[in-house]
Amino acid sequence: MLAYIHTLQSEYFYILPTIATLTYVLYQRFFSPLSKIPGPFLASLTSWWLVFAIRRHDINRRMQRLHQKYGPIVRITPDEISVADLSAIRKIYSSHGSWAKSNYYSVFQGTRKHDIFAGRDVKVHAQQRKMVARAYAMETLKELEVYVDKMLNVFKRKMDENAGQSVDMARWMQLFAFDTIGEITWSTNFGFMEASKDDGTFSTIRAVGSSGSWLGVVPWLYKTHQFLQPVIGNWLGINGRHGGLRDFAIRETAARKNRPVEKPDIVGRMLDTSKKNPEEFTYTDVISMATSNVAAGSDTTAISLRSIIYHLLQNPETKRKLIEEIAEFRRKGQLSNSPRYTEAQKMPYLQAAIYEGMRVHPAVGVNLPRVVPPGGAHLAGHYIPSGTVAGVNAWVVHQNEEVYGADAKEFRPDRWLEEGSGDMHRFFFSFGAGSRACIGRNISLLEMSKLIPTIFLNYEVELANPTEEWKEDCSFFVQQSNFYVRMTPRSDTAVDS
Ligand code: HEM
Repeated sequence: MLAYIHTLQSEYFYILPTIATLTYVLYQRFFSPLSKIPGPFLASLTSWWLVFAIRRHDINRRMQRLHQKYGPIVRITPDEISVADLSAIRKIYSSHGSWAKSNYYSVFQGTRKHDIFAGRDVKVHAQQRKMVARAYAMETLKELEVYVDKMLNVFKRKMDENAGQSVDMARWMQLFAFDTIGEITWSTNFGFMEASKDDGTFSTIRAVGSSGSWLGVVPWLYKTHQFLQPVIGNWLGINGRHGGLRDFAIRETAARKNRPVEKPDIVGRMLDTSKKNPEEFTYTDVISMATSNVAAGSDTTAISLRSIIYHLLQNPETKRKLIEEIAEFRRKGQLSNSPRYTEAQKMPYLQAAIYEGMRVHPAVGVNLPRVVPPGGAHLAGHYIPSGTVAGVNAWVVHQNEEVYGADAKEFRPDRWLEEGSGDMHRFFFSFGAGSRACIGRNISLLEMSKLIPTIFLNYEVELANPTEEWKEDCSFFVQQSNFYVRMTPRSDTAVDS
């Protein structure tokens, strides 16, 4: 009898889990509300498929391949879809913002009460964003230009020192972007360009992005880790967000309180807001906002600058057109030696090259996930129940041939100058879209619109290794490396094309 019970027990040991697994697989494949959405088989069964895909550091390219294979809507976890359908994109990222950010962002927020980038409460976010909006508005930019000029001078001095030599442009764009965002935020910089190197901040931010990019898919793992951390110690790069950068923000914000500045910088404006609304926008919120500025506004700008310069150099005809435009504006006296933003905004080819550089290589390589609101939604011909996560990837949208033409894969700034470019702007996704679109967009356009003509006006620029391609690494941001140039100062900055 005992032996019979033992046999029965050991059979159940196998049978029950097998039945449970089969039931789960059958449910996900045939009965789940998302069962009709195509996608990789494993992705429909487990979120770990997406975790491992992201950990390969090429999710931007993989998403492009997935949509090519499966169409405008792809199931990428048992309860998450990736969307490339144009009308669905507008629905998900509407300006009234009823589609909240998903739990993916919780790992970036950690325990901070307010985080403008990662906060998921729609109302709290709207209130916080209103508080800081003025500091990023278009009319504020003219006050910030002086800070960009200061950093452009340092950049030029450093490039003159390296004249004719092979320069690591990937690295220099990062040094420039960090120092400039420091100036814009606190009217002081990190001193990275002066030192020609960073202090470890770059790799910390990269580790935060790299770890957060996959951990956000399984936020319960992050919570478990945080609970066990006192015993097991820290195993996650994401926890680096509390490190050096925030310490810098705390130190510089305190110093900034007593330091008069030439022009109002971002922290100065936020300290004023905090003084007027101490309950809604606390001193800690000022520090969080300043930290977010650096984390969200430096690598993104560096990546975009690299893309613009690299593609101009890879496509000599586009470089020639830009230099011709610069020369023409110089001849007409419409472009200063240190280009003004108002002048650069009037240069159509320059602006087209900036948008095209950002289109072919968006800085963010992961989907921007949102939660389907109560009542569900119809997306790309499918009913998607409330609570499902839906996201769009800029790398996918920007390849849409309906919007960007049959040559969408190519770098061709002229497309932005042709008639009917309205949809191209409407679906331009490098800055995200809707109520959570990038608040620093104008600031980055200010920086890029000044740096690009400064470079091509003052230097003859060429790729140091023209036969080599750069390398891409998607760790939330899609960083480039192996991008070296030779810059030779021009004797005549009237520019002969
Ligand atoms: C070319 C440069 C930039 C790119 C490509 C970029 C890209 C983005 C994207 C895609 C988002 C939306 C993220 C999402 O929906 O999850 C975003 C949000 C944000 N960006 Fe940028 N960004 C850039 C520059 C900047 C700069 C210079 C700053 C600060 C000065 C900044 C600050 C922010 C902040 C605070 C948010 C969160 C906004 C919110 O949720 O209300 N960004 N950015």
